[in-house]
Amino acid sequence: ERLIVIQGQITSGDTSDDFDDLKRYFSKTEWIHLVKAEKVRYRSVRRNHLAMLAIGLNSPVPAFMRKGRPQMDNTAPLFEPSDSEEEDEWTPHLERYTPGRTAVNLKTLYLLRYHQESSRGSLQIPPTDCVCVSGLSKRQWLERRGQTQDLNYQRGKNLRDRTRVSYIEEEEPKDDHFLFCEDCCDFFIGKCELHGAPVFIPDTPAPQGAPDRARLTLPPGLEIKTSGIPGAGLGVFNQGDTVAVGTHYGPYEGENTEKDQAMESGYSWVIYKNRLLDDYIDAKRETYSNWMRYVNCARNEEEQNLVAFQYRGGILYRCCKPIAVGDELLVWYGEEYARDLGICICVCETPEPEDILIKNTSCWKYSKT
Ligand SMILES: C[S@@+](CC[C@H](N)C(=O)[O-])C[C@H]1O[C@@H](n2cnc3c(N)ncnc32)[C@H](O)[C@@H]1O
Repeated sequence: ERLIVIQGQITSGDTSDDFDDLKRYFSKTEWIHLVKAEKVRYRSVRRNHLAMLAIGLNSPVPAFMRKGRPQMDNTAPLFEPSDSEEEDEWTPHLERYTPGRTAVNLKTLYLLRYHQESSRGSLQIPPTDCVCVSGLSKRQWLERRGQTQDLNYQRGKNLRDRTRVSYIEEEEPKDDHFLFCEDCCDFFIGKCELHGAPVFIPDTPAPQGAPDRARLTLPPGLEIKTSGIPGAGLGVFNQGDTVAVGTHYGPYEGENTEKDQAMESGYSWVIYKNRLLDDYIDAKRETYSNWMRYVNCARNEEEQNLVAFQYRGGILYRCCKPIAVGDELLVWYGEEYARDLGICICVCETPEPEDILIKNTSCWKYSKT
């Protein structure tokens, strides 16, 4: 049993902002010498470290995060040699699925898992930003938690602060029990230490099987109308107050279906259950789904204002950019899935003749024809 905390976004590319929380660990010179792959890796290591601390595990501070560490000479890695699985998780091919904020989309999941299974011999992680992969058995995890609690006690913490002794085995946090604070760029369970409890916007209740049920479930302030994306059909728009970053919608509702059917549907998500099992949810039928089926796919990172992620066995959309009145809600499906659905996932400027060759290879532009 491995403890895997997942949450991340499959994006087509990084923006420098993705690395803002890393800059403080490096001098200017060090920073400009880091290549993107290194930044991605440092970010993953930092997140793993923070997530492990957050759940009470004893995680040594990674070398590059230590105050007063020696300056990097551009050859020495800032990681200590380690055979921990945590560091093994990163592989260059993951860079394409740049970790950021989310993702549990159907086809990318399969592609990535296939990739990993075939290259490593077993299923390891979903194609998401893997924040904490402790690699501990449940027994080890509980033992280490116990040690941490004892330490607190020795340091003279108030006895009232001590975790109550329970003879029922503690429930191990599951992969999808974590939420993400967009302000702290960190994961939390329950509520963020700094920003408090997350906001969840419930659906308007509507009976299963009602004609047009999906529309009826629309929360107040949202509206379904023709999408601003040419040819995308209907979409969901905000007609109320600005939706704040960190607002959660969902879960996504639909019918449980088989893999093959889900793969064919433009309304499906996969729900990761365990190494052997996935659930497939298809919102094709309006009578058995909710309004989230109408949310379209962003064409690029700039456009995306919602992040899809798995939480407690369901798919939620979290607002990652303020959604002003009149704005369309747009989630990122993941590159592969978007491509399979024939979605144009970049807005290309008219290329200069000499750029055509390069743009043709680097720009993901697909059409159904
Ligand atoms: C989950 S549905 C979204 C709601 C859909 N627009 C409708 O009217 O029912 C996904 C489908 O919407 C369309 N779609 C979503 N995002 C799109 C985009 N960026 N460009 C073109 N079509 C898109 C595709 O046909 C896709 O299969």
